[in-house]
Amino acid sequence: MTKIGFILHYLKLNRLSYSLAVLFIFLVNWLQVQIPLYIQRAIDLIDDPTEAGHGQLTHYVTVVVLMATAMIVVRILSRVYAFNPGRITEAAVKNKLLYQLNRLPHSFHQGFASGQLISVMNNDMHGVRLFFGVGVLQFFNVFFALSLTPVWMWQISPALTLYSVIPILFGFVIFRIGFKRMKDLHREHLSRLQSLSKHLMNLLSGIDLLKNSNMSDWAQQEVGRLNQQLLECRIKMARIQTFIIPVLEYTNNLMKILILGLGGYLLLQQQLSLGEITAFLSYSVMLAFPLTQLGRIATVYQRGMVSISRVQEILNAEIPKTEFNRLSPPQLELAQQASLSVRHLTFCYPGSDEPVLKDISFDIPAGKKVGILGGVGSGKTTLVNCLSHHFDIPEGSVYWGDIDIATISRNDIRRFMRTVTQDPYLFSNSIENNIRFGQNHVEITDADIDQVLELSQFAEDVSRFQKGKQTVVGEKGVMLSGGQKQRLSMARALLTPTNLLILDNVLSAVDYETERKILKHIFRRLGQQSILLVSHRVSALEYMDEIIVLDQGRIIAQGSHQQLLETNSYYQKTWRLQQNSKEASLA
Ligand SMILES: Nc1ncnc2c1ncn2[C@@H]1O[C@H](COP(=O)(O)OP(=O)(O)OP(=O)(O)O)[C@@H](O)[C@H]1O
Repeated sequence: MTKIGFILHYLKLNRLSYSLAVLFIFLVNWLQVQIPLYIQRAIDLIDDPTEAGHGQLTHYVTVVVLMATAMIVVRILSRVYAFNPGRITEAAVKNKLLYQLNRLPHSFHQGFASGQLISVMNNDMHGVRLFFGVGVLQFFNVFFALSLTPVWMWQISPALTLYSVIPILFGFVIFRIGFKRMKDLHREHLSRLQSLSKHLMNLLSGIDLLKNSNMSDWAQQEVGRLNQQLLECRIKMARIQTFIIPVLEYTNNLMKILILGLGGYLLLQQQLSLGEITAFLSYSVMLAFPLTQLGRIATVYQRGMVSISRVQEILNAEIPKTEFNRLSPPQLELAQQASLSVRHLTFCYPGSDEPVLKDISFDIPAGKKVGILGGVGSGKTTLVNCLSHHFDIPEGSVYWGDIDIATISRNDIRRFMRTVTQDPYLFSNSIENNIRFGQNHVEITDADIDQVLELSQFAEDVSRFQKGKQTVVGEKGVMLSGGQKQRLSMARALLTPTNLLILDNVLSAVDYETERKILKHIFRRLGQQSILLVSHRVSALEYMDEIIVLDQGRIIAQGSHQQLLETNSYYQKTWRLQQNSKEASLA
């Protein structure tokens, strides 16, 4: 969608509110220019001693009071109808952004840091709200004020109006120069906010490391440097704003001087009445507000345009077509009985020609337990991310039954397989909510929660916490040990059944005995479900139906524990070394 398309779309979305807002803004401005007309007539009647004159004067005063009261009501209504669309648009765009972010592939997130996204969600969305709310209100206010007021002035004295316009033109020239300069500064301002947010996010995520490694001074300097750049940019903007606003005010004062001088002359010449001069001055006062508002409108407009561009960077990013390729109900039904097959999978990370996975082929039949063993950097996590279609994989390399998973929506594929990653992510919420997270669509009882806590060997730890399952685990689970985090994340994964459970090194932080117990419980529950267990520990893989040995992205051996012990030297060596350290740890 183009920027104009975006603006028109949201203007259209709020068309009723905007139509009413424009109507009320017009009425406010119309009432505003009418009032001086009646004041003028009233002043010109002050000297009239007749009864009819008195009657007229009372009538004019009453009209002015009624109009002023009506203006208050109409102004309130105009603000209500003009501000609400800004808020409605902000909420709608935020929802759209979240929808889009949920569907964009991993490659998009690699180029767009979380700090930048947060800046878009806060700073840019604020810009969007101002643009569609206060921006629209001020635009029409200024438009009607600047177009109606001179017409009413013209009706009193065309000559005086023409002279009054000269300072306004001067003000417009100054405004135009400042406007051009501000445009670049707004762009710079938002990009500086983004990089500050990105850096802060990075530093705050590692705040413990910064403190423990005595890196606080370095972090402060880094943030200080970015803050200084932001400050300099803001000072430049403020300089222009503080220059433009007084110039526009000065323009208005110049206009009043002209009116008083020239108007006084015309009064002496009896070409204008005292009432007319008073009305004319009132109009010049009325022009002061829209003139000074021009600077504000420019700021809201420019900031809004830059913010819309940034929001569109996300909204216009292409969601892979496969995300819209959903399985039909019969296909979903059929897929329940399917299993996973990998066929000659070769994978390179974007921007690299060097394959990290080379010609990988294997099957995980329903109800089977398959293990993956491999050294550090051998490609285990990459393989897991390819199987769950977290990474973009070549078509024809991973199948669920006869469905090529590279060609269908990731949402559909994740109905059949669940991955638990090696870095468990926990929310700053209670233990129970961390387990229930994302499962609102199914009924989950307390007994289910207790059962998965038992299965993941976490129940005993939880019973020791003062608030049990309601213990809040802190940001990213900061209150829990590494092993507890892993077991909580396992409990979450076990809550509802799935066809294929992929566990990527998820028990590395628990001891051998706990790991054995957890796996034993999981295996007992499997039934027709299959499991892919990635581990550095041969002891964890011992009970697998089949074990795949990975080395530098290739499968170098495949078989049962016993077969590999007999045939593969790497497996034998790893087994022996781990047996020794296991005995040492138990001793
Ligand atoms: N996002 C990435 N971009 C480029 N290369 C990557 C990326 N992630 C991993 N790699 C590279 O891919 C190779 C395999 O990494 P991978 O994380 O799959 O190994 P692993 O077997 O899971 O290792 P570990 O046991 O340490 O977790 C490594 O050489 C790594 O540097």
